Amino acid sequence: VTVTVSATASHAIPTTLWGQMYEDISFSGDGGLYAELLRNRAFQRVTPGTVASLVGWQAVNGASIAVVAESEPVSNALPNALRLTVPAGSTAQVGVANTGYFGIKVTADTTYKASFHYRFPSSTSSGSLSATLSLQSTAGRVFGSTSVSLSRSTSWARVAADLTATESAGDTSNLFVISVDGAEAAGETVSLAMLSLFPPTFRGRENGLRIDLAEALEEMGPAFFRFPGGNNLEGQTVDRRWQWNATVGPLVDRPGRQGDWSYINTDGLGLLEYLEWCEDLNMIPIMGIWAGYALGGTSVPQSQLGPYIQQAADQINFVIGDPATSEAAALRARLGRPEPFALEYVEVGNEDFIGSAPGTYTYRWRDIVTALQAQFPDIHFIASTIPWNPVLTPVPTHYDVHVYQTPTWFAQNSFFYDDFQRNGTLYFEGEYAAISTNPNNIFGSPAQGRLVYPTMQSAAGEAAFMTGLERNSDIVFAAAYAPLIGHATNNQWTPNLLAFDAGQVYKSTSFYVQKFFSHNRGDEYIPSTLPARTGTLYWSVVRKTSTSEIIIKVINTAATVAPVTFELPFANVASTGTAEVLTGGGTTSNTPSSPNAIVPVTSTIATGQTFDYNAPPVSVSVLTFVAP
Ligand SMILES: [NH3+][C@H]1C[C@H](O)[C@@H](O)[C@@H]1CO
Repeated sequence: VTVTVSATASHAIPTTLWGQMYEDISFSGDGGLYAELLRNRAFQRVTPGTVASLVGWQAVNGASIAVVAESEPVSNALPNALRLTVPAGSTAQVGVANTGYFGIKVTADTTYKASFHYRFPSSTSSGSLSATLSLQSTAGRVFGSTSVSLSRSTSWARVAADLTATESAGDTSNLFVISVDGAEAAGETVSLAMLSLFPPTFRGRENGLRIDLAEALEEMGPAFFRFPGGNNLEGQTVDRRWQWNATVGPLVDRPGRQGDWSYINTDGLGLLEYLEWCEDLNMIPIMGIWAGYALGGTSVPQSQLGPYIQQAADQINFVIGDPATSEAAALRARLGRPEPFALEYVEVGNEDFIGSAPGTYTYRWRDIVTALQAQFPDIHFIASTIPWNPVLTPVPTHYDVHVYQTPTWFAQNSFFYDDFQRNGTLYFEGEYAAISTNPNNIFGSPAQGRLVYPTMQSAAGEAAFMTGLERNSDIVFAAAYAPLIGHATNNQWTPNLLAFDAGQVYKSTSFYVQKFFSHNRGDEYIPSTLPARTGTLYWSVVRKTSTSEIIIKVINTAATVAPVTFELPFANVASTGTAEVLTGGGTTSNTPSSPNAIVPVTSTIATGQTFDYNAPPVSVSVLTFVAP
């Protein structure tokens, strides 16, 4: 194939083009990106006395433990506590242990921050009781410990201590243990609430993020961050929706909620943490607001939308409002951030093309956007229905389009936006991923063709589709693979861009494709010979003006080498350039047992006004060279 590159750019590429869609799914937040190591740390939303109420916790050396609804709870938001009773006659170290989110990683010379609230509901003895906090293997090997003194007060007290591990654990089957001397505390009962154990966090932020996951997300070079969902914004019922105000302030004041992916969300990773994360990575937020539809199928009647619109206005004011005129902004100031964050995009709901949602989105969109656009004229509101169906007023300026399909579908639909009208509407390809090789059952099980991890074939299909998003980035302003993160085994959705477990992060083939495009976005699109719409070879040409570089992405989805000749109209094309190539067996994935099966390889290639390139079978190549 000969590709003739034109001399002039067709359009500027939006700096927002490649970014991340995030929601707490498959323990991507609690147990994943959010660094809290203790599972069920505050017994939020559990029913006392049930087995589920003790998930993550186990008794040590004969202690009796139970979650109870405290007569005097530690806070209004956290009604439950764990009651630990030391049996009479015990002499060992008696207490309670937490198993973490499917394990706890312990690294030598690392300082962990432990804290918890406690009270002795019926104090019998006076004086204080010494407690030992330790990290140990399930076999009892102690990697680090410290001791704290518990006053026997009947009212709630908080204790915090650093715990340094002096050696690393060989695996992640480890426990965080709180124990007391059985003889000293025989017969006594202590209530424990809002327990927490943090490892070092990304940029050392308090209540922060797990370093290896945060660094992997940073490595991708995202330009935006969509949060808090996705389904997890919506709630199965109206009262289980995500509510911004329940996710800010002291952790003892955050009630948590039953998330939409089967597990309880602590909401320890909340609105302020999301916004600080966006600033840390220089990403623009694309913030979701709840739009009156719960996933169980309930739409708030039009006459009752008022309070939810107000809650959304407060959410936006928490982000950009003036503390002098908005209570929500004044709360932001009290939490240490008087100046506003940057916010340009607000998405109204999520996937309102599902079930009965479109039918009510007509009034939900109208009433929400009419009210909020008047208050926030500089915000772009993004509609989450199928473009133009149903017809909406006010006419949306932005739509969020989602697609989950097969690798072949992505390769053969890279012209999806070429035929869209250029009428000023902009599109957010808010969620896309090749997730199954079975076109007749996209969302089925692995036995039915569902991918557990991205493969080289799925990543190449996505890359082909992304050359189309680049070509059409005059109307596509942002795009994100979804889901972003998922636990390798405890998940509700596969494949994920990043998989992880308590020990490490696994970067997929699709992750490297996202990284390739984000780091090589360029700032203007250079038209060239169009690829065959349903062929197996795709390309896109961009210019990075700051370095006078031409960047050509070449995607070969075929199992045979694809020779390409590029003809450039530029005078001084460098004679050599670099090629970053991701290639491998079509069905090969990076997995926990083969985490680096397919990784990018960089080499030098011959370039020039006319040059040949042989795209390897099933490959994604990024060719970069100077052409001033
Ligand atoms: N069903 C997908 C669509 C929804 O928005 C996400 O929560 C899900 C996983 O990315």
